[in-house]
Amino acid sequence: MADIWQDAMDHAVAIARRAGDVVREALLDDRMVMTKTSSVDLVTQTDQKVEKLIMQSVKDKFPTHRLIGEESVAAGEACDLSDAPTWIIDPIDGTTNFVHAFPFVAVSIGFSVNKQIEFGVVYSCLEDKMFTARRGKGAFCNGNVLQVSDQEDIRQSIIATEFGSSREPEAVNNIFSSLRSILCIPVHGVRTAGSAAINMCLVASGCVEAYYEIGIHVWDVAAASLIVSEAGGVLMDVDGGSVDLMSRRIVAANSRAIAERITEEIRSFSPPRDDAPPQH
Ligand SMILES: O=P([O-])([O-])O[C@@H]1[C@H](O)[C@H](O)[C@@H](O)[C@H](O)[C@H]1O
Ligand SMILES: [Mg+2]
Ligand SMILES: [Mg+2]
Repeated sequence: MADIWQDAMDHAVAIARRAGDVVREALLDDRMVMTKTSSVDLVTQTDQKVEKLIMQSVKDKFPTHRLIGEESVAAGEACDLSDAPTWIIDPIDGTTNFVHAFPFVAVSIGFSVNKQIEFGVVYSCLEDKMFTARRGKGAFCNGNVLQVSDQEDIRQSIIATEFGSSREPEAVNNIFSSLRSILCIPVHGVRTAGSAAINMCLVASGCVEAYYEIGIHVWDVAAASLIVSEAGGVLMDVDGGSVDLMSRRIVAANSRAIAERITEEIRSFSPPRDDAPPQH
C-alpha cells in the first residue's frame, strides 16, 4: 500500500536541503545576533528567514496542515499540538554554533499526526548529513541504515547533554549536579554538540550511548525522537516515565538499561511546558 505521508516526507527532505543552502550561505556573511529569553539564548535573521522559507513552502503545498515553528512561537504564536497533521520546525537547531561557525548546525522538521511523529528529518547542514526516519521503516543517514550502540554498560559509554540557556545560579547548580553524578559513575566521557537534534542523531548513529536535557522544546526533539526510536533506541522522561514531547525533558538512549541508569542520577525539575497557556 502506498505511504500516504511519502509526499510530505519527500517535501521535508527537499526543503531541509534548501534551508541548508541558506544556512551555509549565511555563515559567510549574515550573523547579526539578537537575544530571546536570556543573554545567551540567541537568534539571528537567518533563523527567521529559514523558518519563513520552510513554512511558506508547506503552506503552498499542504494548505490544510498545521505548523509549529520555534521563531513563530517566540513571536507569540500558540504551541498547540492537536491530532491534525502538524509540521514541527526548528529552522536552526544550534544557533549558538551557527553564530560561532561551530560545525554542528541542523534544520529539524518533524511531522505529527494524532500526536504521533510520522517522519523526522534532521539535516546537519555543515556536515552535509541528512538524517531521516519514517515510522516503522527505520532511520537513515544519507541513505545508510542507522543503528544505536549495543553497549549496555554505562561505564563503557559516552553521554551527551547540554548546559542550557539559563545562567541563573540555581539552574546551573542543577545541571552541574546531574552532570557530576553521571560523570562520576564513572562514564568514558561527556559531550555537548550544541544541538539537541544532532546529539540525538549521534545516539541513533551509535556514537554516543545517550543524551539527556531538561529545557529543550518540542521543535528541538520532535524529528530526532523518531530517528532515535527507529534506530532501535528508547526515549524516556528524566523521571523514568514515558516521554512527553511538550514537557521540555528528555532522555534518549540506546537501551532501556542506560536510560534508566541516567534517570537515577538526574536532579529533575520541570520548566514551563511548551503547551502551557501564555503568562500575562
Ligand atoms: O535554540 P536552538 O539552537 O534552536 O536549540 C537549542 C539547542 O538544541 C541546544 O543545544 C539546546 O541545549 C537547547 O535546549 C536548544 O533550545
Ligand atoms: Mg533548537
Ligand atoms: Mg532553533
